[in-house]
Amino acid sequence: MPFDNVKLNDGRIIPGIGFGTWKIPRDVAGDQTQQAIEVGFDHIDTAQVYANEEEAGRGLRDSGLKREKVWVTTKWSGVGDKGVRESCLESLQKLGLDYVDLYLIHHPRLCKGDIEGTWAQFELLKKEGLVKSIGVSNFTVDDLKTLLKTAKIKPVVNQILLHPYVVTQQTPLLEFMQEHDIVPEGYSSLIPLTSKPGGPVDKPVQEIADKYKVAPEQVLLAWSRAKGAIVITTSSRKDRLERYLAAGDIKLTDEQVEAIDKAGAKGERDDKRKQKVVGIAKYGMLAALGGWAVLKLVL
Ligand SMILES: NC(=O)c1ccc[n+]([C@@H]2O[C@H](COP(=O)([O-])OP(=O)(O)OC[C@H]3O[C@@H](n4cnc5c(N)ncnc54)[C@H](O)[C@@H]3O)[C@@H](O)[C@H]2O)c1
Ligand SMILES: OCCc1c[nH]c2ccccc12
Repeated sequence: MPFDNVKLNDGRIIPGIGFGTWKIPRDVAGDQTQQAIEVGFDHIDTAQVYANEEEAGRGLRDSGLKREKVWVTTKWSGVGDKGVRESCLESLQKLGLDYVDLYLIHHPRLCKGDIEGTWAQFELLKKEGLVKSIGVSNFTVDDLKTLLKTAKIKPVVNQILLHPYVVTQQTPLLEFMQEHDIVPEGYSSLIPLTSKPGGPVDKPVQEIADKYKVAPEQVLLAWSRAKGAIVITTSSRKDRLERYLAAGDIKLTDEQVEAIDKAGAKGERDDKRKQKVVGIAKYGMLAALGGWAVLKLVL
C-alpha cells in the first residue's frame, strides 16, 4: 500500500510520497521517471534548476498514465534572471504540460528581499490556471511570517529538509506550519543512511527495522510521515522505489518516533560540539600566527 494522500489547505489532494529528479542526468531522467511511475509513484517533484524537466515530462508521457492521475510539482529557481511567469511558461513547455499541480518558490533568497511581491506573482499564476496550487520551499518561520502578512492565498506546502539529525532545529518550523495549515514536504529523509552512517540514529532505526522485518530506509520514511510530512525521495533502483512505496504501511508508535527523535537530537548536539572545537582550533591557529607575525616585526 502506498502512502496515504494528504488534503491541502486549498482543498486539493496530493499523493503522500513523491519521486524527485534532482541530480538525475538528462540521459537517464526520462527512463527513471517512467520507471518510478510504472512502479507506482503518481507524484513527480522537479525544478527549473534540475535541468531535466523535459526528460521528466517525456518519462511521464511514455508511462502512459493519464495526466489527471499524476501530480506534477516544479519549482521557480530564478534561473537566468527570468521573471516568474516567463519561467513558469518555460517549465510548462519543457514538461509538455498545460498546467502543473504545484509550483514552488525554490528558496526564499531567490526573492531577493521581496517575498511578498514574488508571492503575488505566484497568486496570479494560480488565478490564470497555469498552476493548480502554490507553495514554497526552504522557508523559515520568519520567511513564512513575511509572506503571510500580505498573502491573499496561503502556501499549501513548505518543502523542507527533514531527517532525524535536524529534528530539534526543524520542530519550531513544523509547529508554525501546523498552526497555519501549511503541510511539510520533507526531503533528504535518508541522510542518516546516505551521509551520516554510524551515527546515533542507526540503533533505534535498526531495532524498529528488525522488529517489523523491513529495511532501515523504510523506517526513516515512516518517521518523516509520522512528523506529518509528504515524503519526497528518489532512486534509480527499482527495488528501492518498491521499498519506499511499501513503507506507507509502516505506522510507528509514539515511543518509536521519540526514540529516533532522541537519537537525532544527540547527533545534532554532537555535530554542534564538533563545529565548536573546529572553530576554537581555527581561532587558536590564527592567534598563534598573529603572535608570530608581531614577534617578527618587533624583533
Ligand atoms: N527543495 C529543495 O531544496 C530540495 C533539496 C533536496 C532534495 N529535494 C527533492 O527531494 C528529492 C530527494 O532528495 P534526496 O536525494 O536528498 O533524498 P533522499 O534522502 O530520499 O535520498 C535518496 C538517495 O538515497 C539512496 N538510498 C536509498 N536507500 C539507501 C540505503 N539503504 N543506503 C544508502 N543509500 C540509500 C537512494 O539510492 C538515493 O540516491 C530530490 O530529488 C528533490 O526532488 C528538494
Ligand atoms: O532542490 C535541490 C537543492 C537545490 C539545487 N539547486 C537549488 C537552487 C535553489 C534552491 C535549492 C536548490
